[in-house]
Amino acid sequence: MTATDVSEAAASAAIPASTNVFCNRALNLGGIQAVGFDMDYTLAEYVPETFDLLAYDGAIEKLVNTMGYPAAVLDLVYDPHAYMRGLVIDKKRGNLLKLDRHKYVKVAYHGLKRMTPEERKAIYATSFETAPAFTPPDFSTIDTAFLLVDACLFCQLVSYKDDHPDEVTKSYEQIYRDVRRAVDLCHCDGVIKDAVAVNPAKYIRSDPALATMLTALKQGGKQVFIVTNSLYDYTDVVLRHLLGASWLDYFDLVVCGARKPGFLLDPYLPIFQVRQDGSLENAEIISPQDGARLLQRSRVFQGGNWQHLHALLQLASGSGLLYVGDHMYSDILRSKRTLGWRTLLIVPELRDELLTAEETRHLAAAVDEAYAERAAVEARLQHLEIRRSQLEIDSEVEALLEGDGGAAKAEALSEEERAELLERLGPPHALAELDERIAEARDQQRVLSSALNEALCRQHEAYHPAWGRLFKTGAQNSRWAQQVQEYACLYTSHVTNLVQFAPDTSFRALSDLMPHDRAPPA
Ligand SMILES: Nc1nc2c(ncn2[C@@H]2O[C@H](COP(=O)(O)O)[C@@H](O)[C@H]2O)c(=O)[nH]1
Ligand SMILES: [Mg+2]
Repeated sequence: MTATDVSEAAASAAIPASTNVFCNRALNLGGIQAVGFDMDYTLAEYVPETFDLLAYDGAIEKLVNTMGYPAAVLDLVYDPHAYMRGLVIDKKRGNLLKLDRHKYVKVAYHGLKRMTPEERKAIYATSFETAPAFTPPDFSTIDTAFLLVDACLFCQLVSYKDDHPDEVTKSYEQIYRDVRRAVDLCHCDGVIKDAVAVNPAKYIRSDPALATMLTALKQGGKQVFIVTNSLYDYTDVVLRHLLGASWLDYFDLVVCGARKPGFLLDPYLPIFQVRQDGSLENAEIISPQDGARLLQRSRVFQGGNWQHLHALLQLASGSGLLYVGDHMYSDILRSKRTLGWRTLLIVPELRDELLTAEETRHLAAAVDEAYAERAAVEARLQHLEIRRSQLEIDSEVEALLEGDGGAAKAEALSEEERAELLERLGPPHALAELDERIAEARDQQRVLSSALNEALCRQHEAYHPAWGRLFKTGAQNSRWAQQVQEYACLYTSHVTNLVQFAPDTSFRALSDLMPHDRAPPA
């Protein structure tokens, strides 16, 4: 089969945007030897209404029963749609922030209370030198859907503390640490995983296209593997639900308990082979030959690092590997930056984002119109202001011509020069008239700016009442959007969208546009 140009493939198959695969950096699937998958929130899409509650309720129970929080905290209610990935937690101040691509804070909440622009700017829009970097340890980014529970609980407890300062005396930062610890424990002590094991269908969305997609990749000559932080017993629960009892047959290699991002960074992490009975055996993998020998015994490993993986896959270079994951930092940023792996980011939110864009075209048109109207007034204002400064200069010349020594200056001008100057100067009231027109234009500019803001707010609220569009802040790309652009070679709403593309597809990036590329021709 010859390489398929994805733009042609997409056009001919009329792939809807909500299931398309988008390309930031050109990628030829034909040159990819191994395709690897993260499991949780990549192969397995969880149902937030049920799955998140396991962590939320479990964490609340720990906060009240073992961490000293008041019993009233048990009455808090989880809202699975209140927060979104890409938001940043300011642990010390008890705030949640949405940043644009310049790290300018565009939306901020203190606990559950939206901050006014004045409050927000007083903290975050200070000088360049004092502006926060929004990095750990004081800040934490919601890089994965698992952390939405932390965000919700943290904001609720911050508000609870503000309303009941005598009941919760801990600092916001300590509250954050307690929430993190409580949720973390739920991932380890069975509160989440035992419940999923009992009834996986309640927590994990089934997708019949998954088996088709994995089979197509294998038939297309790819090695197909998993690197997940989940341990083998839980991986077995999830994949048995998604792919049936013979799920292992879909993969050439499975690495569980990978401890990403450590797996991608630390060359000393040891690897173990998981025997058929689930017990672990130390594995020595130095060369590809070691990898081939071990793979004959079992395809399942635990721990290790990328060097083991490359040896097991007989991979000469990281650029022959495509890794598909949901975690912006652990799956995408680190693997691309450190190892040169090619990356596909799973963004389930993209589906709704695109559908809302479709449904709210009229709001987008209103924003465009508001921009155009304001731009026209601003162009007029600029013209008037230039004219005014010109007139001011001319008035000075006029004063010179008429004042002391003016006669001498005037005499120095030729007849023609003098006539031309006087004509340019206009009537004596020209400056005052211009000032009036400038003031009028400034009023219009103010009115149109607030109309534009309202149009932008209406548009954003259609996506999310509190945080707006995931990929935008105002008219700028959000910090999240910028990270997607920078670190994900490809991105799509769901892993099985890959099924629409042949294994030798060439994904091509759209041409980059600078602002001057968008300017109308001179
Ligand atoms: N100990 C913790 N484990 C966590 C937490 N959040 C998620 N997880 C677990 O990680 C894996 C994710 O697997 P992957 O396939 O996406 O690599 C899964 O088992 C989660 O339960 C946490 O806060 N603490
Ligand atoms: Mg994951």
